[in-house]
Amino acid sequence: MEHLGWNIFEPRTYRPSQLQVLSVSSLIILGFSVDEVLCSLGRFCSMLKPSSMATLAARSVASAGYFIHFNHKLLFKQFPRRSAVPISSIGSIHSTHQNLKSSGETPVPSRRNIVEILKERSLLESVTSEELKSACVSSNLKVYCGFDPTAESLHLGNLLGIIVLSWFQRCGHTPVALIGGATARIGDPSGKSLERPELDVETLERNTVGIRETIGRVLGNSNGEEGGLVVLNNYDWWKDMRLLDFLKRVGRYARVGTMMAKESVKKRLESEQGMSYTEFTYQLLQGYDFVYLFENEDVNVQIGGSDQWGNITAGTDLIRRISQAEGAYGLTFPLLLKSDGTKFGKSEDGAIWLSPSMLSPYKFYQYFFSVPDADVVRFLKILTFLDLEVVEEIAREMRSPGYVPNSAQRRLAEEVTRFVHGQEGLDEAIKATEALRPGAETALDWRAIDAIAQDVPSCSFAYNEVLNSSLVDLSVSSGLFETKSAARRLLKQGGVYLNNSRVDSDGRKIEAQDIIDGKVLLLSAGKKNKISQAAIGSTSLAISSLLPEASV
Ligand SMILES: Nc1ncnc2c1ncn2[C@@H]1O[C@H](COP(=O)(O)OP(=O)(O)OP(=O)(O)O)[C@@H](O)[C@H]1O
Ligand SMILES: N[C@@H](Cc1ccc(O)cc1)C(=O)O
Repeated sequence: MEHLGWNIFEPRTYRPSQLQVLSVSSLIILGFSVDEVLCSLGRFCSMLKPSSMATLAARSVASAGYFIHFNHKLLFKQFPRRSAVPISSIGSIHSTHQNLKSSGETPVPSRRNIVEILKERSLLESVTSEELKSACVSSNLKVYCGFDPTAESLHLGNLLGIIVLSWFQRCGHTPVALIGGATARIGDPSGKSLERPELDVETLERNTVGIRETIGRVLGNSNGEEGGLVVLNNYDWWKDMRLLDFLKRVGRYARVGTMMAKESVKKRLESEQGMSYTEFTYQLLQGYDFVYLFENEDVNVQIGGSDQWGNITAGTDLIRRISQAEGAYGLTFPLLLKSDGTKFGKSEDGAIWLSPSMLSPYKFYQYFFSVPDADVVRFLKILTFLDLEVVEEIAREMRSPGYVPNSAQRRLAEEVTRFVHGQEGLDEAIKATEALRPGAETALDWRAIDAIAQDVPSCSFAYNEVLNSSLVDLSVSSGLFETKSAARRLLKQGGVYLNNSRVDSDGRKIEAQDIIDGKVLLLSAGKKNKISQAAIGSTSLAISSLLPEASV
């Protein structure tokens, strides 16, 4: 059977021994990138529902073609050697992230002008040269974005860099994520009014692990491998650089006047505190990173938020002077702002972290579910890969009289959560949302409650303390109500729920079957049953009653 060039074999019709299995790197030596192989698959996948794609996993690579297992079938596609692959035969790039794709994404024709795509999605602020527009169509670019490990997790503002890298990846280019193990020891003065506190080595290492994990999860592939993504750490080339080498190799080419004219320096010099020499050199470190990557890793584009312009142009300048070469480009995107004009960052309260250990997929989902109507279309354009026509359609629906409130937010929350946390994270978030909706008729299992226990007020009791206790007593001892009379009052009004079922009698006792899987139960007060309000600070309360000591 032939599906857009992919042959499908039932398991019984192929013998694994027939495959000459090579590693992913051998495929690249043969001249293909994994993305290029998967992009052809993209056309096939776009016919399938996202849920079925969750099972898609690229497994083995053969010299003559590419094999993947899909829904217990083996798909095979033969690829000619790279020199013989006409660009047009390479279809759309398919996101390698869990190989998932949402149904509203139209496949991006390979080599589509990435600069145009970013522009139409409001993801383009400036480019260092207009030539980038032609270079991105005619050649395979290697594009890097740097992330200093100054926190354990990246945040929503940093997601823009990942999204732009992903757009490059979808257009057939190679993304490189650079972790600033060295630069984080200095601290980027860009956009900062005060010098950053110094971080100790253990913190930096812990942060590096967290950030690497997030980038690999979002831009890597379903096997947990990094696939076409390259991840580097600039500490690797800075740790052995001696001061005299630095002054000779980099300092000699840097003009102090140009360095002083950078926005990040000018602003700081005007301030009372001024700027340390260490911070002043930051632009040279980032600038030389680009030189190093250009010369050693064939990286030819650096991207970053608009506050990175000075550091990025320091790099393109140094490449012209040190490497005496053209063909290195910089591109910046606007900073993501809330509707009140403030920046999404990590210093403010309630940062939107990308790591599930800092912010659960449920809370992440809820954040997007609750964004104001004024922001939702802008976010759909910037933060999702939905076709712009689909976004336009959603915007039209929002203006129409029959619009169901929050439908646009729901779509936004689904798309962004799937991109960042994968289908599993999205499923977890939806399940938790349902479970936490008082009055919802969701069958609860202890895993769902356990997953949300960190997101709602929760407490622990010994199993025997819970079994046979009066619900009214428990709702007070757990802190859900201040007094028994308050509990009884709401109960009479039909506003108290046990495991999402309304409680009718104030004599109700907790029975063994109420303790889900012998471990947990969920109490809710009030029927604030709008999903958006089931967010952080909901009135639901998970109570565990694990034997012999409970803990949630
Ligand atoms: N809101 C944002 N929109 C787009 N890019 C951002 C945003 N916030 C940060 N970035 C990008 O991520 C890089 C790293 O962010 P950085 O650690 O310097 O600051 P931050 O996380 O915003 O911290 P803070 O909250 O302390 O200002 C920035 O230089 C910028 O390019
Ligand atoms: N300066 C960037 C991080 C970065 C570090 C090194 C680079 O080469 C590039 C970017 C930031 O503040 O997040």
